Amino acid sequence: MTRVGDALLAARLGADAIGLVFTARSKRQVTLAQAREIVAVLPPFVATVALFMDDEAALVQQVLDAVRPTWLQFHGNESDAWCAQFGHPFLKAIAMGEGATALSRLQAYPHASGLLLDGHAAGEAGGSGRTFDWSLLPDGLEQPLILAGGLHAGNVGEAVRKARPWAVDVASGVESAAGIKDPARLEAFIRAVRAVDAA
Ligand SMILES: O=C(O)c1ccccc1NCC(=O)[C@H](O)[C@H](O)COP(=O)(O)O
Repeated sequence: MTRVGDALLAARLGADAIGLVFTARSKRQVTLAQAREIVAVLPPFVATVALFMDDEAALVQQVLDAVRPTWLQFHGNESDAWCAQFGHPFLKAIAMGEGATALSRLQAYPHASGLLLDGHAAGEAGGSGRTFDWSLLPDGLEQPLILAGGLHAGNVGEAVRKARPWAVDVASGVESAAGIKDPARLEAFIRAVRAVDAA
């Protein structure tokens, strides 16, 4: 989320959480001031997730102090110990599509509250709009899985039925441009997720 109106709409439509990207590698990067403005207007019980990718610890701490997000989320090569140093709950994103390497990383984050399994496109940071093979997901992982990568209203039902994740995450599939949410796509996405829940 980069805009107050988009965040409020997502909350009204029933999103459990909204993401704020702080890494400079993103087309969706927000400033501390933008993030504070968004967080200030969110209704109760909508969680906020602060996203980073191989950033300096000082930036993470600055965001914790100024924005007070519910969760941190790390998208780079950060180790489990590095992510845990802040004493704040975190999610670790794993770029799928790297075969066995990605699968071995699923065991490497015992301190993470959950793992976000993301699509992967060479040279792109995140929010790539790429899916991955959902059948790659192993059974029996202890941590909750958040499914991401190339989801949209047209495929999220199938994705949830196949992967049975704890939650789903979306960026480009509900946007008209990077960081700009499309109200109709956002509504269709949340409806599609709810339709699977109800089935
Ligand atoms: O969205 C970004 O620009 C971004 C940049 C750097 C690191 C992570 C980023 N986003 C991470 C997300 O959690 C996205 O929602 C996720 O990659 C799914 O994106 P999409 O495939 O576009 O739905």
